[in-house]
Amino acid sequence: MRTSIATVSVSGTLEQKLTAIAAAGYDAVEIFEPDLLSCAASPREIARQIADLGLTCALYQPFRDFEGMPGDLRQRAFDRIERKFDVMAELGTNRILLCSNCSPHARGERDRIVDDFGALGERAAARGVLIGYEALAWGRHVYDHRQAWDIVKAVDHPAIGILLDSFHSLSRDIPNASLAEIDPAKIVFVQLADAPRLSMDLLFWSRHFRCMPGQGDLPVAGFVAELLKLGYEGPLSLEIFNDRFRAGSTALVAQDGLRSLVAVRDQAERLIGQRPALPAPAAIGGIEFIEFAASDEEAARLEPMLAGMGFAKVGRHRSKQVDRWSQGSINLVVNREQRGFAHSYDIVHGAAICALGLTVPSPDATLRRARALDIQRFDDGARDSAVMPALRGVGGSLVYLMEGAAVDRIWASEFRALSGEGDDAGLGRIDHVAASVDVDEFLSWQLYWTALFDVAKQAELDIPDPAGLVQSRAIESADGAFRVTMNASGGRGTLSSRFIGNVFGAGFQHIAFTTGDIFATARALEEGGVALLPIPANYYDDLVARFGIAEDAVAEMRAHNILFDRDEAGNEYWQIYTRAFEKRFFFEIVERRGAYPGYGAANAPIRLGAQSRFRAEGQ
Ligand SMILES: O=C(O)c1ccc(O)c(O)c1
Ligand SMILES: [Mg+2]
Repeated sequence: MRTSIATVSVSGTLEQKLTAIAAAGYDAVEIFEPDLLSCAASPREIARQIADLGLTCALYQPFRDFEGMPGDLRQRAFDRIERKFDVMAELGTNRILLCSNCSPHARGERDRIVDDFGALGERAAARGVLIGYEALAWGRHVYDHRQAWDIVKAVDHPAIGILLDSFHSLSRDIPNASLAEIDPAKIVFVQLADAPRLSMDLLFWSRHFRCMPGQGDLPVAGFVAELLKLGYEGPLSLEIFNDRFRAGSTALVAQDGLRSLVAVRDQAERLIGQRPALPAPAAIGGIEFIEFAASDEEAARLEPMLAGMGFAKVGRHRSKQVDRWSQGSINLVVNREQRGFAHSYDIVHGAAICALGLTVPSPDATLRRARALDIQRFDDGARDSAVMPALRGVGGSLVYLMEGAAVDRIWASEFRALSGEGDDAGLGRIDHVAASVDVDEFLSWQLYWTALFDVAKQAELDIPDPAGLVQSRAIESADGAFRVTMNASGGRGTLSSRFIGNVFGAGFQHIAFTTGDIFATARALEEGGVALLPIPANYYDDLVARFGIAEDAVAEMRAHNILFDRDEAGNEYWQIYTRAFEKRFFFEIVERRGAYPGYGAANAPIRLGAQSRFRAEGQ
């Protein structure tokens, strides 16, 4: 696959953009005209830079308001495009994007448009140029790739072809199957962009909210699948107009873009049963362990909290200051080593969740997929890296990969059993983990999970925190064995942002465990001396009103600070939260009754409000 990206997709000066695009590993770039016009270097100098960076210039774009112009305006359009052919010769590209006319002067008669393109074809051929006609979704007369294809077919000139852009087609719900009508030899170029489903004006949606394939809601993989079926072999190029990307890290956005291209191509190959080049997205069996980095002092304060929650210290690493705490099928690892990764993590962040251990069918295959997606492997040469390979994950934490079948063997070979006993609090398994990330990296971390693993993103939610809205999205495996929520906020005072500020960076902020009996677990935690998050009385008055729960039942819930939700189908979600450990991370206990699918979003503002009352203490 040849990969390309339009310069408008990333931030920076044109020189910075090209450098980052080359560093990310793309084959080619589309030069977006405003980037060239605002640049001090001549087109020849830009061409030299492109070549020096090992890139090629795949396309110059856009040329506007050409077809169907009356009178003088028609001649002006022809004169204008000749000047662009001159620029293209200097830039070293023979392809130009011509987007459908938006001018109020434009005439829509098909014959007239076909004649204009016939004449343009002669001029373009004389200059060795190929024209790619793109139907802008908001074009005045041509706004659908089926119209553009009808015109290109009628023009029937070797220099006139079609340019497909997934955003324009998918934003108008044009069926992907319609691409099957197009002669692949006539496809001059393909641009890809996704977008979240928003109901707004098409132009505004396109200019501000596009995102990388897989980061939005449009069926971009199906679009690519149709092109592969056709036998299209030209480049796939990203053209992403996005306010955040334009202001964000040039390198990060460029890297994410290439990752999204690799992933969407793989997904498309799988859709049409073509032999995929990459190992399949890994099916996560579960979170086998969660590792905490802590100094001796921090661990001495954390351990009573774990014990109070019913965990027992059941293992000690054979050669390291690392303990294993268990309850139900949950494993928590507390790493107090004075060297190595966890120690570095503790120095930077303080006591923190520094790694997740995931079971996958084949760690080797997952590593190969990660390499293709440019997800970094972590290998410090230590024994851990050989026993369990690790990848860099959210906020520089690690994701260890373990083969499901090898888990017992690994525990037994690495840890000596201790006869630790705990006052079991009824916790069963890890329900989910929640990360707080920088708002500029919100989409990036979603792409990380969805590109590498067999997981799907759920609808994005806006959760009101007293200090601002928090964007939240869950990513889940189909069977619920793996669930992670990503949270980010532009408000500097929200819990999510305070976490990032207080612990010097993104990371996992809370862990939710399951219980089969929320009341018994709440009592066990209280007896264990674990401070629960106090929930206000107003919340419980509302529960009576909303769900018609009896007053005495609600009084019992209130006594234990239990939160409650029930969905339309009658499935229930019962929750309690611990106070945070040293204003860093906290725990949630959940009881799902029936197949409750979410995370108690209705309760999140209550919880955030309760947590914000401890804000003065810096939580
Ligand atoms: O928003 C625009 O004007 C615009 C320009 C060029 C494109 O290729 C496109 O898809 C949109
Ligand atoms: Mg386009």
